[in-house]
Amino acid sequence: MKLSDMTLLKEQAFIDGAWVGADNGGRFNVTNPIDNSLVASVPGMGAGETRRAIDAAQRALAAWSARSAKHRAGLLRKWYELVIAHQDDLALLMTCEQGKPLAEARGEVMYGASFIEWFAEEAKRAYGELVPAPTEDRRLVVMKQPVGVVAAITPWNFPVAMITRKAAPALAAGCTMVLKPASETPLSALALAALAERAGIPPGVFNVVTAERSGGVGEELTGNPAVRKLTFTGSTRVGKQLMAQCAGTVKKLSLELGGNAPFIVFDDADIDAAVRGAVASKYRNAGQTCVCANRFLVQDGIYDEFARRLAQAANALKPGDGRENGVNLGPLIHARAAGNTHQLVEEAVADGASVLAGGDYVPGATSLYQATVLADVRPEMRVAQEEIFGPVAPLIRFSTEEEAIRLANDTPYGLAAYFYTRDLQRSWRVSERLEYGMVGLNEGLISNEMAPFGGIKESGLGREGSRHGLDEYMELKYVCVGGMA
Ligand SMILES: NC(=O)C1=CN([C@@H]2O[C@H](COP(=O)(O)OP(=O)(O)OC[C@H]3O[C@@H](n4cnc5c(N)ncnc54)[C@H](OP(=O)(O)O)[C@@H]3O)[C@@H](O)[C@H]2O)C=CC1
Ligand SMILES: O=C(O)[C@H](O)CS(=O)(=O)O
Repeated sequence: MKLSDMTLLKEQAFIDGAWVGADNGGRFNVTNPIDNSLVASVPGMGAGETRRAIDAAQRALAAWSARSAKHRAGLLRKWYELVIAHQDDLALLMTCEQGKPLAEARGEVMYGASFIEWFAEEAKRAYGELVPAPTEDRRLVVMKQPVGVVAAITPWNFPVAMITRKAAPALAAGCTMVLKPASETPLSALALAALAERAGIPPGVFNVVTAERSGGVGEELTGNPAVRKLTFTGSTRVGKQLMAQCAGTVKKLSLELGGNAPFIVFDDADIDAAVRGAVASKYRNAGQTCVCANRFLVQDGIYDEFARRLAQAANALKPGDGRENGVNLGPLIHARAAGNTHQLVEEAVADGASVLAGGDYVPGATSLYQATVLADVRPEMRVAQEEIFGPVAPLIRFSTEEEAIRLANDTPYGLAAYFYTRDLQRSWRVSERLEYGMVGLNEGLISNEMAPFGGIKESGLGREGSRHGLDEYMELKYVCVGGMA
């Protein structure tokens, strides 16, 4: 892999402003999902290194939180400008360790940078309150103060944006952070740390510990009392486990977990817009996003035409190595993920579903899976019940609006939902009745730094981005000033 700035390829972890290895010298490999080739190796750390990173974050906290919001905003702005300046290198690192096509990777770098830009601005708007007192002899003041040391654990599917969506508000609020990125994609995290260092963010404020699942890093991050908040993005299964581990020290939590997004197409929908939105939502990142359309609920009158057009669009996608021009469907994160996807497809077909597009691996590559459309899927099939995390679009037919809403809400998840209609009253009715944190009405791409991202039910706690995102890293302190008669 040839970067313009090879110093961004970091093979050491970043603790207290130093690039360091694991205490026992252990390392693990980072491989390219398209061919399993070796990209780099990074330290395999454990509880000891994690404890040192937490201690460093604790030591840095007082000075960092004492700086003015404007000072912190200035450093975040410099970090943002450096991320933009190194967009191509960050994108190539991402494609090599995660697999997404370069154009998508560049888009994610810009999306990730937007959170740093946004919270550099929001840092200066962490307003407190002066509350009218019930008696003349008092003054009631409400301050906003940083939570303290924050632990962050992030997934492999958005190796830049899921980190900046947490680090930017945390640092803006005056918190310090210890990050454990996914073991599949540590290079993007380490490059971000290198750019934060160049921006002048002081030692100990932003630390990156690299590790594989075992080794005690998670236990230390969730059990150490110096850590006052955990922010996690990943599967609901792991989120529940981490939530339980944090209970012992009553940590503040932000959890962005799994989803099972319904994509509802009513008879009166603009079908061209619905197909465009379906492709954008379903096949982005090869279907490996928590807000991907996971099941398509299509009304009787438009079902056949929508199915035909979606299959046509799916067949037009070009799977391959994300580094190649024209490729717009990259590999899944590993062959095991492609295997899980294929198993869901085979089960559905064996149970009566029919393949309108794709339905198999791409010949010659164990992690590449064809853009797939399945018709005649029934809601009880596993492909409609589980988060696919692959490029498969199951189509489920419905007759009435009431049935569509019932089917859409019939899941433990509540992250994102989408629906297409041109009926004004239906737009309000359905938006209000969908049990989700986010709804796309006639839109398949809803994520941006200005809107509150997050879910309800078993899709998580809290919101990221928007004017709400900073409060996740702040505590309210009420000061009652007496003797003022
Ligand atoms: N709501 C949202 O915004 C998002 C939700 N997700 C969900 O995550 C899943 C796919 O991502 P995936 O990365 O596989 O999710 P995982 O939950 O398996 O992993 C996410 C992160 O958690 C770490 N982790 C896993 N187990 C533990 C543990 N016991 N203690 C500490 N850390 C742990 C992983 O480390 P390691 O790499 O070492 O295993 C990784 O860094 C899907 O369900 C998807 O929907 C993903 C992205 C965004
Ligand atoms: O991890 C994810 O799936 C992201 O949160 C989805 S998005 O923010 O890129 O839409």
